[in-house]
Amino acid sequence: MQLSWPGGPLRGTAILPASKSEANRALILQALAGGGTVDNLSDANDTQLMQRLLLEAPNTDLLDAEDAGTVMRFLTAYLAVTGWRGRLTGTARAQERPIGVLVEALRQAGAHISYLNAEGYPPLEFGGFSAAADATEPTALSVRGDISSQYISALLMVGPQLAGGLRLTLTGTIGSRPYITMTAALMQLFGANVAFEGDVLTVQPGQYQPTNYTVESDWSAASYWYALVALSPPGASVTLPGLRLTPDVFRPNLDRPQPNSLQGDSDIVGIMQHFGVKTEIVNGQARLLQTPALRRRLQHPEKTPLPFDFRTCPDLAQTVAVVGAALGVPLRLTGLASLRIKETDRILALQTELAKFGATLAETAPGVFDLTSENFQLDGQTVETYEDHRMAMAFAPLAMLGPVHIENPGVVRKSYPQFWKELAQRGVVVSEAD
Ligand SMILES: O=C(O)C1=C[C@@H](OP(=O)(O)O)[C@@H](O)[C@H](O)C1
Ligand SMILES: C=C(OP(=O)(O)O)C(=O)O
Repeated sequence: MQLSWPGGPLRGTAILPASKSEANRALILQALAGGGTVDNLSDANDTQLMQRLLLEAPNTDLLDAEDAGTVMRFLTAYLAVTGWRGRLTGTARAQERPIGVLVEALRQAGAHISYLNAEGYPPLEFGGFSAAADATEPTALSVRGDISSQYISALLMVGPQLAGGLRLTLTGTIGSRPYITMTAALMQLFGANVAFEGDVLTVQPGQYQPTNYTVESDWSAASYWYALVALSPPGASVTLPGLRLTPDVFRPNLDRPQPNSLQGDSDIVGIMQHFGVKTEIVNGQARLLQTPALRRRLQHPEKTPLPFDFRTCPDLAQTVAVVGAALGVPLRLTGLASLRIKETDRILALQTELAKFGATLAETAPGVFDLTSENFQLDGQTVETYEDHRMAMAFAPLAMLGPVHIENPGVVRKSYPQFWKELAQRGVVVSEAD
């Protein structure tokens, strides 16, 4: 797919998908509660898939979580405690994404799960659940917090179903923490009692209550619009409905709106200030503005790299790396470890694709990635997307600077199926032809 920009500032309103992270939690909680409603579900494949598999589970012994990490991990815990018997599989890449930490913890809680292929990876075989129904003490589990927070969220959500509840101790450096607090917050909304103190999570046993929940727009998807505004010719302004922001924009010690969101990726508000994008609240909606003063500063970037740690918001890393490269701002990126086991090895994918534009992403010390791009060049290169929706969407904003080809653009269906249509409606020239 070829993308290009006819000129002038990017303007208008863009429709975001609803958050797949919120939706996929709310759908599991709804299933465990046995009622309630989840409104504003997106048409994203990850969300549609979760909804469909939850409905199918009682009537089948084979489920396919495709390439959806949340579906694979959350369903594993759900299917285990509901005593399901059958096989859960996924795409070839899903079979390379580890699940051993979660399976081991569920086995200790009483689940019968075995590996059909490689130890520690899907596909999985479920053979029922046999925990003592009269336990009074919480099931005490210790799990690593440094591989994927999805294991922890999965365990937490089934915690109230365990006879004595759950006491979960997290070890190692905890990654993606906001996703864990999102899980705890949604569980509370559905009537559970969860405490998160230090590295220990405690869940009381009990029954979830049928609840009505409306899913917020997706902040990870919003990040691509921030990138588009950052790279647009001067004067860009884009409104993004459905994001939660508190109205007290101009608190004395804050020069930016405080997102009041369950999503850690709302951190994009602060990050993008560094790239000349300011967020305002207008009629309760987020409005992104390219600010001339900040923009001017970017034309003479400091030689010392701007540091960003993505440990709490890994899904923003690709967006930020591409914007930094395109604007010639040197960056020091840390907290990227989990990127290696996502839809693709995102570090390798970024290194390979950024190199095509003359930018370098090099590991200069263990876990420290320096991005330099003194001679960023855009002349119609083709970006490979590695079956990763975020590779496609993170590189698309380069179209504001010149024509760019995106290979396999259909990958966006995972989280933002309308992305290309939304770009076209805002004036990006989107052509299917090569
Ligand atoms: O719980 C969630 O909804 C998610 C957690 C994160 O994964 P990790 O915890 O594996 O970093 C994130 O990257 C993913 O897109 C969604
Ligand atoms: C990592 C992602 O998804 P998941 O782990 O749910 O497949 C993502 O959407 O960037």
